[in-house]
Amino acid sequence: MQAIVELKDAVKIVDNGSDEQKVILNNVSLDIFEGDFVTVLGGNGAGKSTLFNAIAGNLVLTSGQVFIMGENVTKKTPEERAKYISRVFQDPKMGTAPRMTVAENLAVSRLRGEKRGLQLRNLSKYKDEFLKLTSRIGNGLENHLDTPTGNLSGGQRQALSLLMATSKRPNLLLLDEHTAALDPKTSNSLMELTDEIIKNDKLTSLMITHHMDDALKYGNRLLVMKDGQIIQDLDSNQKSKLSIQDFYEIFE
Ligand SMILES: Nc1ncnc2c1ncn2[C@@H]1O[C@H](COP(=O)(O)OP(=O)(O)OP(=O)(O)O)[C@@H](O)[C@H]1O
Repeated sequence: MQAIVELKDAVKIVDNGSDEQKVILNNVSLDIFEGDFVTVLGGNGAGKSTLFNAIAGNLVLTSGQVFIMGENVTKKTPEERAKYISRVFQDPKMGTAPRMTVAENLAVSRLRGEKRGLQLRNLSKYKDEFLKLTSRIGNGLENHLDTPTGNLSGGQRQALSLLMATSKRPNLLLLDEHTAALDPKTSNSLMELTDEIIKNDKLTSLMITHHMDDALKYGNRLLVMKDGQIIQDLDSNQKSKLSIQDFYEIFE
């Protein structure tokens, strides 16, 4: 099976401000395979975002290597890795351009890597496609194709970010606590949409979450991080036998 991401002995050491060094990624080796939907759990400061940053290139490793689709990207910038990766962040403001309309934002993501200027003028030709796409979500986004995204609710904006991140099938989708800023009901419906898109499009995805129930319910694999290390790597079978109580014990 093709490994989409391989981390080999990844180490990140930082200065913690008082002439001391801190290991924030501690010799992590990890293979993510095609079709994996991996949930990532861990307490505050466990190293979850550091792991994502090491994969996406926002952090230069002290030692070790990162491969994406078999290419050694260890020394590549985030921009160079962007051809493989889409990322959705916690903050609804991060994924969309606020003054552009929903349709314009979708067009930009749809035309990523193509000659945009010319084709953005023909926005109307994509309207039917965008209408169909946004109708899937069930939160009224389809009625707002001409609304600037800055005027949308947080839930609508995160759903739009997710659609944009997945409209051109990425090799790897990174979900960085993308439901954390939403109320429980909106968070649940965004999680259902996320799961549906990942299954339908057979995406490979990593998702950081603080919701233990989501980590149990979704995905085929669960990583638990602590002190910059992966302390558990559980498959569906092992995951299905775990209770919330077991999780508390793992963390302790
Ligand atoms: N550039 C940096 N310089 C110094 N310390 C850093 C840097 N980046 C991260 N850290 C530290 O590394 C540790 C891991 O941080 P990280 O953001 O990966 O944790 P996390 O698991 O994502 O936590 P949270 O759930 O709170 O977002 C923390 O102690 C953090 O303060």
